[in-house]
Amino acid sequence: MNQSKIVYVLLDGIGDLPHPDLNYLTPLEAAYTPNLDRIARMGVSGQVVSVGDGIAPQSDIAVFNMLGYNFRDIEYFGRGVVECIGCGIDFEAGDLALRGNFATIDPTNKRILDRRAGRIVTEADSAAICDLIRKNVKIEGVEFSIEPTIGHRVVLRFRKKGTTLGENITNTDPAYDKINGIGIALDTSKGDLYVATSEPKDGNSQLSAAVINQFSDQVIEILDNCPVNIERREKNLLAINCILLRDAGNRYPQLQSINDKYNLNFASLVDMPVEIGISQILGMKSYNAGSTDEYELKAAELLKIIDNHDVVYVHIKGPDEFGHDGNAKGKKRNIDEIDKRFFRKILEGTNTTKGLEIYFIISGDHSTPCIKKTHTGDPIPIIVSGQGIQRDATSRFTESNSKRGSLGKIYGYQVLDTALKHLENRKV
Ligand SMILES: O=C(O)[C@H](O)COP(=O)(O)O
Repeated sequence: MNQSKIVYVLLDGIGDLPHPDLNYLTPLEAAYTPNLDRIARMGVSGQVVSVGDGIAPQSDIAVFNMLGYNFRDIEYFGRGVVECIGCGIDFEAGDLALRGNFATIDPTNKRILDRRAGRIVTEADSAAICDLIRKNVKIEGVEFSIEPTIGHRVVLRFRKKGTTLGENITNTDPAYDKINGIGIALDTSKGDLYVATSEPKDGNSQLSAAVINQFSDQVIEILDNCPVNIERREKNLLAINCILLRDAGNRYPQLQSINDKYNLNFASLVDMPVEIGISQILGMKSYNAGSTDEYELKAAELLKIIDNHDVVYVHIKGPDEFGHDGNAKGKKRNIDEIDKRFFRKILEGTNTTKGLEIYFIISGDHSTPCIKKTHTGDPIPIIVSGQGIQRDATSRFTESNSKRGSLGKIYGYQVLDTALKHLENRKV
């Protein structure tokens, strides 16, 4: 395709279920989305199951699938590795990389009070906490790197000279499990959660589990009454006195580049460390425009970079966090904002006088229903839209519309091939 350009937008956690706070509409159905509706009317829709039926995936494995990589023939290398690469910690095969959460616990019994320390984690706090950990945590024969990323998120890399640290260990974070390397969200709505003890799942991972447990216990010891937490308690903020760990990995990803896979020139417009890691692993040039909710900046950057690429993959984080927090009205309002401050800007900016034909693929990586406060395997709506696309009766980008769309139900790894076929068959 010469002049046609594809804008591929994944709205993180966009899928949802009817919610009493929205008169039993989903946030997408309740939102005011004139621009998304306009895009929807110019194309076809359907439902996507990003990883597999009944699988509640984390964003990393979901996005790899939505970009066409489904890991049926290799065991997935784990989110920890992706985030480690994304935030620039040096990682070599045999190291052990994990994703972490700055969290709040009752240190007397390790009961988790908040998995994200109330989502109030300033850069100053996370930097000071990491400095304290670097200076005080000691694990014999093992060195580690720790980097705070965005908000409550943090990345760890452990290294023991001359030793491969086994990756088959369980998480200390009870909200996610790891099955065949894939991070799966668990239902955490019932009962109290406690910091789990990491267990080895094979003979090569005993040392890794021991290292993770030592690290976790020392962090709790060091942090509970540290200056940052004394100050946070004075401000009635939740303490950051634990790091929940998950998604261990020890292999450096070797995947075909996305440009070679599709014979197209891809770029990404992302800001989350996991998305930066995905871009690097797939050889996608990544651009960053502002923080997670600076939608106008993202739109302006997209309009700038679209000239130099065939496909721009855009990740927008917003909706997922409202889903995790069970805030249906907030998620609805966030979708209103994304429509008005991102999609409207794109539509205004991509007029035909520029000689560009813009095609949209719009979907999400997984559902994060507000009523569940976690990822689920519920299908996500998808629209493929643009000039000449054979339209169906789709009039909105919603879960209910998508059930009637002509795309039917497809899986994440089929999305780009399906969309490219529709674009090739378009009538222009
Ligand atoms: O926001 C993220 O990093 C993940 O999508 C959700 O992770 P969390 O449940 O640990 O916040």
